[in-house]
Amino acid sequence: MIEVLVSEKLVVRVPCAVIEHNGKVLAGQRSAALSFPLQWEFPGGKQEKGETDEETLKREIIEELNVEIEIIDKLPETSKDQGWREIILVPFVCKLKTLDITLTEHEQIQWMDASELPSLDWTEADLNVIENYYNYLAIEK
Ligand SMILES: Nc1nc2c([nH]c(=O)n2[C@@H]2O[C@H](COP(=O)(O)OP(=O)(O)OP(=O)(O)O)[C@@H](O)[C@H]2O)c(=O)[nH]1
Repeated sequence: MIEVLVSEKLVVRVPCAVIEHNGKVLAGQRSAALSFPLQWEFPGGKQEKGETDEETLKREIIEELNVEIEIIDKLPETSKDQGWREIILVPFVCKLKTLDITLTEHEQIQWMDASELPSLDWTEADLNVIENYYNYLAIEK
């Protein structure tokens, strides 16, 4: 028997935005053509070389929603082992600086009460993000 130690794993850092507006939170449904099709997520995406988390997030939100955001707070990072890679979700609570959203990637978005968020089919890592967001709201109040 040949034993091989495989220790290398791709680690992908994914800043994402919990966008608050008029008392609601934005949820985005992933495109049918992407990985995890039609599941719900907080918009954002993979960090590129040399970027800070905040730079990645602002770039991704302009790319995906065509709006500028203001970053308000950071929520705890959450990691998800996807087998061949590990996703580190880096969520930020954000507000909109500009209002006219144009979708370039998502199937649809929904503005939801925070309490309604769990009713959607989220990617697994996001369930932790939602829980951490609830803790954040409890501390804020
Ligand atoms: N933006 C975002 N990505 C998330 C969330 N939760 C989660 O597991 N992810 C995963 O993090 C990765 C972010 O990649 P991306 O949005 O930049 O691009 P992508 O779907 O084309 O990536 P992929 O094809 O490599 O999976 C995806 O695999 C996505 O499924 C989330 O809340 N927001």
